[in-house]
Amino acid sequence: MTSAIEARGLGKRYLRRWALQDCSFRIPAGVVCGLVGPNGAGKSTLLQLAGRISRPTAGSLRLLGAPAEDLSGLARIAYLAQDRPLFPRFTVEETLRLGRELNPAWDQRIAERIVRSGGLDPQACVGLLSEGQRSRVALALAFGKRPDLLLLDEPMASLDPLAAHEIGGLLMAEAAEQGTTVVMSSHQVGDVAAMCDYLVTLADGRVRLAGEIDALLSAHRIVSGVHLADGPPSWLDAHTVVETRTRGRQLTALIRVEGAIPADWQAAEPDLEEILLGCLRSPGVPSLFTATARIETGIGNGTETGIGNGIEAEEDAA
Ligand SMILES: Nc1ncnc2c1ncn2[C@@H]1O[C@H](COP(=O)(O)OP(=O)(O)OP(=O)(O)O)[C@@H](O)[C@H]1O
Repeated sequence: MTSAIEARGLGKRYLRRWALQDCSFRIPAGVVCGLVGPNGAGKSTLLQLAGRISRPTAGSLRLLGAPAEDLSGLARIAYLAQDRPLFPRFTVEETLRLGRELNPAWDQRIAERIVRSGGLDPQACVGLLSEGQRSRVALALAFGKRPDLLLLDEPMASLDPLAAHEIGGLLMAEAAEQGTTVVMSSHQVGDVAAMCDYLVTLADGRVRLAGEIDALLSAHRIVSGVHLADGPPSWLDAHTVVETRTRGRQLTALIRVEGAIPADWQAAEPDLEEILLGCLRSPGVPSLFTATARIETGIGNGTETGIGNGIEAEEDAA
């Protein structure tokens, strides 16, 4: 399996604070990966490291099979920063011309299509555009580069719903037709569920969930049933319990299935939002990696568990 991103013990410290710590994971080539987590979790920091805007304080990072320090592959990676840095005095047309002159694989057709479908005047000055319009120009630059790895920091944040839908469609089409790997941070779980097939969740600078969204979903169940005794039922001990809720005699739990579920309990597959919220509300629950996301390093993310392809649970790898 080819990796688009491979992090081993990756860390980034700003002054005394670690924005990312002990991150070890893999994102396979060709996926559309959502990067999610609370404010300050380290999403932009990770994208900046992958975009070669900053350097790691610890660990190593490989991009498209080469060490991140190797700048020869720069043309294969496009990074869209959260603040959309563009030359404000350039017109839209001049901005695209700059993209064309700087990038050997430049695709004028796709860049123009993105700009045109937003109704932008090619002669408009970038500095006078609205935030959403500037986002569109920045996206046109990123797509026009025709990268193998597209790193997008909250690409939909300032786009109207119609524009977000159009750009989302373009993202998925690029990934499908060109094999482009897309890594996009987002706070919109609906966008991630609709567009992404892979997920990396960060919290407090560490990876909490990583892998194919389908596999992460099917590893979990929401179980509910009547429970009369104090405390959770003993059968739950066979599973990793993410969180529980009791209402009267009804107990509901989000679990990672590791054993049998009694027939008199209802079990349903949760949606992505339920897993994310449960995982983020329960920082003590081990991180979860699917087989394709997991990297053996000897440096861990604290306690971890794995799913798929013979990956076994691992305790305290740190
Ligand atoms: N240049 C910097 N100097 C100092 N601290 C920084 C810098 N950039 C980020 N940080 C800190 O690193 C941590 C992670 O920030 P980061 O921007 O990566 O989070 P994020 O997940 O992208 O958040 P958000 O969802 O709010 O955009 C935060 O505590 C932040 O204050």
